[in-house]
Amino acid sequence: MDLEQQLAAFKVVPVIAINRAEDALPLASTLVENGLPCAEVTFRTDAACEAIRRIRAAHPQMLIGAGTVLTRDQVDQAIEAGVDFVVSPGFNPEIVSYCQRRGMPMVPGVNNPSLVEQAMAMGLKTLKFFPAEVSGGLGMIKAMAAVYPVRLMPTGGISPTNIKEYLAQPSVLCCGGTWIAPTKLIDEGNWEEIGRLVREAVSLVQQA
Ligand SMILES: O=C(O)C(=O)C[C@H](O)[C@H](O)COP(=O)(O)O
Repeated sequence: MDLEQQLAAFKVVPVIAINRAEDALPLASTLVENGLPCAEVTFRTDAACEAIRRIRAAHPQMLIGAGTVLTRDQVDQAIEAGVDFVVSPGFNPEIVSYCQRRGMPMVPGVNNPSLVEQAMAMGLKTLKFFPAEVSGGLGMIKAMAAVYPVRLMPTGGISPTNIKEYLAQPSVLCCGGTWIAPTKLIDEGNWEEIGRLVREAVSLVQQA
C-alpha cells in the first residue's frame, strides 16, 4: 500500500510531542495494542528523533511520520531515524523538493486555494489541512473539494466531537490530532488513559 492508501485505512493519525525518548516504547505499544499502529512524531521536542528510532526498531510494521519538519536537516534526521513520511505545518517548496529528491513522501500543510495550487504544481495530491478548524473547517474543505482533486488530512482542532463529520467528506483522507496521545498524559506515563483514547478514536473512525 502506498502512503495515501495507508492513511486512508487508518483514517486517524495521532500527532505526538514526546519529551522523553524513554516513553517512546510504552507509547508505541499502547498505540499498537489498542489498534492504531501509526504516529506522527513531531520535531517540536528534542526527543523526537530518538523516539522515532526506538519505535522503528521495536515496531517495523508501524506507519511512522515525522511532524513539524521545517528544515533540510530535520528531513535528513527523520529519514535516518526510519520514518515513512514527513509532515510540515506549512507549505515550503524548498523542503517539499528536498523530500522529493530524497524519495521521501511528504505531506505539507496548506490552508487556502493558492497553497493547494502550489502544492499541486509540485505533483502533490495528499496535503495536510492545517490549522483545520480556525482555517474554515468543513466549509473550507467543501469549497476546495469543488475545484481541486486533492485529498486532505485536516489537523488542528479535530476531536472526538467532530472527526466523523470531517471523515464524511470524500476529499478527507484521514484526520490528525494531539487529543489521542496528549503530551501531558505521555509525561505522566498514563498509558491506560491513552489506551482508552486510542480505542475511542478507532471506534469513532470505524463508524465514519
Ligand atoms: O506539529 C505540526 O506539524 C502541526 O501541524 C501541529 C499539530 O498537528 C497540531 O498542533 C495539532 O493540533 P491539535 O490536534 O488541535 O492539538
